Amino acid sequence: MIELEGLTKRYGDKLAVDGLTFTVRPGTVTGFLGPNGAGKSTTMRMILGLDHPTSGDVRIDGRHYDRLRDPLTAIGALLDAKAVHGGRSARNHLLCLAQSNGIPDGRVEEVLDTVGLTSVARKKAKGFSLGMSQRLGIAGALLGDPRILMFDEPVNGLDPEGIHWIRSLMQSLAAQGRTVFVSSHLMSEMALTAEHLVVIGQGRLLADTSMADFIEQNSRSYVRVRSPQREQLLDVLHGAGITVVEAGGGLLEIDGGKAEHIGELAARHHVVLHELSPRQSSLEEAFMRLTAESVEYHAHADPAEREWAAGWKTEV
Ligand SMILES: Nc1ncnc2c1ncn2[C@@H]1O[C@H](COP(=O)(O)OP(=O)(O)OP(=O)(O)O)[C@@H](O)[C@H]1O
Repeated sequence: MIELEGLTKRYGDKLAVDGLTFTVRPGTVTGFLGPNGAGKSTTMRMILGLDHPTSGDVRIDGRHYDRLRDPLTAIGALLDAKAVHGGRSARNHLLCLAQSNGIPDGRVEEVLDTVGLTSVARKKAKGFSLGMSQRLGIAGALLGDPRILMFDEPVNGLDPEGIHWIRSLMQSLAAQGRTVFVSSHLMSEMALTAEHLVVIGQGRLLADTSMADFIEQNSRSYVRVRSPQREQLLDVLHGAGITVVEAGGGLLEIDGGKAEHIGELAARHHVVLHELSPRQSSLEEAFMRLTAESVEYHAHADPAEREWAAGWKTEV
């Protein structure tokens, strides 16, 4: 279990992590989500005692990281796959880690096998692809057979096979009763991997919820309509007691409506439609809406799109 209590980190006048309180529980994969710069890596570094909190507290199975007797047997982490001595072979890298942490040498072959690196164990780590480096980093995290595992953006830069492998590995570790805490900035990826979600934005907690609840609360089905006779269409829809929202770019959206019903209604009143499409909002959209206010740097300068992301749709 990882417990955060008012965890805060300030760099100069930048509040990177702002009073985070939540618990990561065993037996499930907990996704740690937030846009770039939200404070995920800083939080993970504080969990591992690599950064000191400005205030607040974080405990691993009830203890601070620096009070753990054999840290690698309590918590294993992959923070930066490239943070490996490149001149060493994969096997030697793991042997050094094992020996300096009182872990039997025999464990090295086991973890090499688990991550599928046995055949390249003699190769120098500097020649490894990103995917192989990720696997080596994960082998290091698994070395002490810890009850808690933490991975920072483990699927970044991986091919679909690598992503599938990491996803299954995390789920099997959780099924063994371990605590698995994994960060990502992709909601779609987390939806396939995690059972629980912690979402942060600008260092602050935005959601701490089960994935099932998040999906239920955020799966919105709606019909998108576009017509050159917008005003007539609005009259028809309002006349039928249907609520319509403006979605920008001349598009209208009708929550929970049936496309057939709207199409027939428009036809009966001779209103031309240029678009009539049933839609389901994606979890990525729900995540963007949740975090829109807290994104540091907006990729889209278009204010209409920003409003859309923030969920500021107006009824018309
Ligand atoms: N050593 C540091 N000195 C100053 N500012 C820092 C430092 N480390 C992080 N920050 C700032 O703190 C904020 C949080 O950064 P952090 O790397 O924790 O976010 P993140 O959610 O992991 O983002 P990303 O997904 O981009 O890695 C950012 O604004 C970052 O610029």
